[in-house]
Amino acid sequence: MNKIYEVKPHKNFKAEVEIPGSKSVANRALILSALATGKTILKNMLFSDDTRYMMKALQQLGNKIDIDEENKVVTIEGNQNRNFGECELFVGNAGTAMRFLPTYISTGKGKVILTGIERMKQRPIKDLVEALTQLDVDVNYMENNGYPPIIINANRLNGTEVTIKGNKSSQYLTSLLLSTPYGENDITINIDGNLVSIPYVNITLTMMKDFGMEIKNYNFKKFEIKSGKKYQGREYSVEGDCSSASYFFGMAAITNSEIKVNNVKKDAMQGDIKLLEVLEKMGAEVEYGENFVIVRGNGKLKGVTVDMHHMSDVAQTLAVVALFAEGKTEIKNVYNMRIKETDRIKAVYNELTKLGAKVTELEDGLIIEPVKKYNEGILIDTYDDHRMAMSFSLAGLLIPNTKINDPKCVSKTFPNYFDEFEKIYK
Ligand SMILES: O=C(O)C1=C[C@@H](OP(=O)(O)O)[C@@H](O)[C@H](O)C1
Ligand SMILES: C=C(OP(=O)(O)O)C(=O)O
Repeated sequence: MNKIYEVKPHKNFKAEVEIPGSKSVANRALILSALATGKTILKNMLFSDDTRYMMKALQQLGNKIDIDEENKVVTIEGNQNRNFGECELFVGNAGTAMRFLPTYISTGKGKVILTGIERMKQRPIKDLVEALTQLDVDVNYMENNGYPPIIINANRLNGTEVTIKGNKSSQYLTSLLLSTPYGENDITINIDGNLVSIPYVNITLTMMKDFGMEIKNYNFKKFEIKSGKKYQGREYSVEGDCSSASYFFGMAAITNSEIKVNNVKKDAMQGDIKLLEVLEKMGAEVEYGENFVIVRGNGKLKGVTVDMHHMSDVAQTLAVVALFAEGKTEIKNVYNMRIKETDRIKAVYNELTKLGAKVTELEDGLIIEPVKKYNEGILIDTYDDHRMAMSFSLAGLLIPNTKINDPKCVSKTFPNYFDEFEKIYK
């Protein structure tokens, strides 16, 4: 793929696209199957940077993984003894791998380093490290306090009670939930303060149940986990990625088009499916099928005010859609967008401003006021953030000569995004 992708303007079309498996579901499924008794066959698997890092890490940790990329199937043998020896795991910028693996590693024995790209080293991990320390895990920072890389001297998970903060990222809690059933003792997890991204914790709990594990949830304030029960290997189909689907939902809404988006469904586990409700409120039409969604735009969208605390991954999609609505859109309560692949609030502010929109950058959100005419021929910077590339591709459909810098950064979660995107011209 070229270093720059030039988007050709297009509207009033009818198209059909396929969404790959969900990164969040795939990387949870990998941890669950690595712990499970017996063999797990994962279908509709996603092959992208984030899942490849997770698979590679689990292979280095001793799991046997057979990869059949053509058929999107991965077969994994659970690893019951988890003697890891000494190794270093590199997970790029995959938050899910960096955060889910430490508790998994803590249930075994060995000396394991977890590291990633420079940006990963700026993404906090302190709340998880402090939680593991309370569970008697020997875990230390190797460079800067509070940030990866970390080193874990694992000698089984011996603690019994932990209090964790969940206001920066839900991935720390998910990490504990997925692997604490393999502690030596029963474990109680207390939540200190507010939890962000709760729908992701729900995905975790649902998937734990799918693999045979029920735990006690006291209204997301406290969880009780019994030791001794095992996940069961099984056949499992990875749900389609609703965050990846959001670009096509938004695209139909702004271009007065009809797009059938296959491999996503209304009752998906992923909270990001709820972006469809926001688009409906703005004026788009949504039709739900068995494993597809059809979105129709009708040329008249209205701006909205929306709290995206629990669906911040689709805030960038909405920010670009907002350019083409009537009236302003306010995206609220998404402070944690600043600690993702890039500072996403700043990145969106910069690029929308280059296009000529009136944008206000808030500490925890954005206000976007559309204008009658946008600047043409703008090169959009993507900050090594897949969601910048995918969401700003929508702008190019209505603003001539918009170009996307470094389009291949979509490989984090949706490597064939631009192939699917080009189906709209056929
Ligand atoms: O658990 C998960 O799979 C994820 C949780 C969210 O992160 P935070 O909990 O850090 O908001 C989300 O942004 C990320 O893309 C995936
Ligand atoms: C925030 C994201 O990823 P990560 O899993 O690295 O946190 C994302 O995919 O938008």
